[in-house]
Amino acid sequence: MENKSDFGLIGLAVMGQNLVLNVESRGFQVSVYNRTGSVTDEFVSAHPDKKLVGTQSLEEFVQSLARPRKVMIMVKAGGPVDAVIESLIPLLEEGDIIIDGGNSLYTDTERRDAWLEKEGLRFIGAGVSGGEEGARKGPSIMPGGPESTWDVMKPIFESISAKVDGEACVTHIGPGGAGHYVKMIHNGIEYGDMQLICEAYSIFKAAGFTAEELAAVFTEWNNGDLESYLIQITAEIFKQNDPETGAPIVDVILDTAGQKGTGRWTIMNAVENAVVISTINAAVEARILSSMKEKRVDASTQLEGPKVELSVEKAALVDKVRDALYASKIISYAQGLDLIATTGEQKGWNLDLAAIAAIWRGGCIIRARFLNRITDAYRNNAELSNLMLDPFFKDVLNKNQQNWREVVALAVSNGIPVPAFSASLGYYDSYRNERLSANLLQAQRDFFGAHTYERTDKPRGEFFHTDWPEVID
Ligand SMILES: NC(=O)C1=CN([C@@H]2O[C@H](COP(=O)(O)OP(=O)(O)OC[C@H]3O[C@@H](n4cnc5c(N)ncnc54)[C@H](OP(=O)(O)O)[C@@H]3O)[C@@H](O)[C@H]2O)C=CC1
Ligand SMILES: O=C(CO)[C@H](O)[C@H](O)COP(=O)(O)O
Repeated sequence: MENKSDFGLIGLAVMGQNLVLNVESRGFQVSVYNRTGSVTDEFVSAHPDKKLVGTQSLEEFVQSLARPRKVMIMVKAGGPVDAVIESLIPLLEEGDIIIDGGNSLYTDTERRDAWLEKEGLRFIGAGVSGGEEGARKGPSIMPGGPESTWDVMKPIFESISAKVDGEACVTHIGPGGAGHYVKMIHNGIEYGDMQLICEAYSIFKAAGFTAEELAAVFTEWNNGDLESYLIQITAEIFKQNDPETGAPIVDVILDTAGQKGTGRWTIMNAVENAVVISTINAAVEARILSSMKEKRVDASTQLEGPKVELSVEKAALVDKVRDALYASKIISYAQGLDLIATTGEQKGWNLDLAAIAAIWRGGCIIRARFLNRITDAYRNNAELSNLMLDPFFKDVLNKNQQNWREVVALAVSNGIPVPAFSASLGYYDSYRNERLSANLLQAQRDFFGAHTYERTDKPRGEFFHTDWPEVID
């Protein structure tokens, strides 16, 4: 080999292959390695005109790289990442950099960060979003790790990332696991967006919309406030017919959703931090319920619901559902960003919410027009306590809330499950209520456990107890 490569990547599945082609297209020579060697051979020979160096052993791979070596791991999250790192450690030299670009759990990234530091190696845990197309043309990248290591990686990451208004969709998120943490919440928000779209679809389905009509609705929405990658691909999905049956493909796809774990990790983290992310929670649970196909089929013959009667005119329904979707989406982002802010503060990560929203504007699965507004909201007020209270979003919520209620009421009265729409509205109504029913809850706690309560007519922080009567069973 004449020249050493600028960059190396391990793991040539869909993300790895496309990232390699992206990096190479920016003028870098890239060495590649995959556990199954035939994949490497096929990949390199499929691109004879590219500056790629295929290697069949990790020794050969490491030796092919210029120092400090920059090795990106793009393998299945979990054990495989540890296995690859384990094998790399004896081969790398002080100051070399390992980048884990997979969907690793951020606490694993924190552990690996400490482990590699002891080994004299540098480590970046980077969330990468955009799927196959994003990886190839420009993903959104969320790197975490030491600032000094980021400085070394910055030119490559900036050149391969998506660009919006001339700004690269990558920023140094923070130390240690901060990058993978933000990617995890990005995925939680992705779950929320997808579920909300599916709920809009289920209402339209019940109202008798054809796939063609659905394609038209989503295409129209993609020209307005809801413009986003997920709305765009949804419109395309409705246009696609199944070659076998000729039916719309969406009608022949089984209604059981898969999930790889990032959504579940998000809600576990929210519970640990006492942050409400009810929209994302509903989205994760909706996937779980969808996967219980046999139980649902059985229950469908036993549990009754109302007769479906959606008497709303189609055009009016489209407007109402659009407003409900937009309002619910704002709530979902408000919750996700609240979780990021809370954890960031607790971890001392010094996270910049405006910068995070800005790098989600392009390349990633949740890219959307309204992320410009979110970026502005935090640029205008970095201390914003909740996205709902930003002047722009407050206006949208105030304007949309009536239609949002009508859509939830319509769905509930027709037995159409809308757990994410309802959870979002429940959050909105709880958050905006000056007085909730928790006074009664406190009385109950004090009744059975002498847990005490605060009083409306006394300063906060003073606790009282009532001698409740004994209850005779
Ligand atoms: N697919 C997507 O849209 C996105 C995926 N991601 C994340 O990026 C990472 C890569 O994703 P994707 O490209 O889909 O690939 P997969 O998650 O399907 O992983 C497959 C790759 O991992 C390798 N691998 C699995 N186990 C081991 C092991 N024990 N040792 C070494 N290599 C191993 C495989 O090698 P072999 O060929 O030998 O089996 C193959 O190269 C994952 O963490 C994923 O969650 C992030 C964003 C989007
Ligand atoms: O990270 C991603 C996009 O940002 C991946 O597409 C992820 O695999 C999607 O999650 P799931 O498989 O759980 O739906």
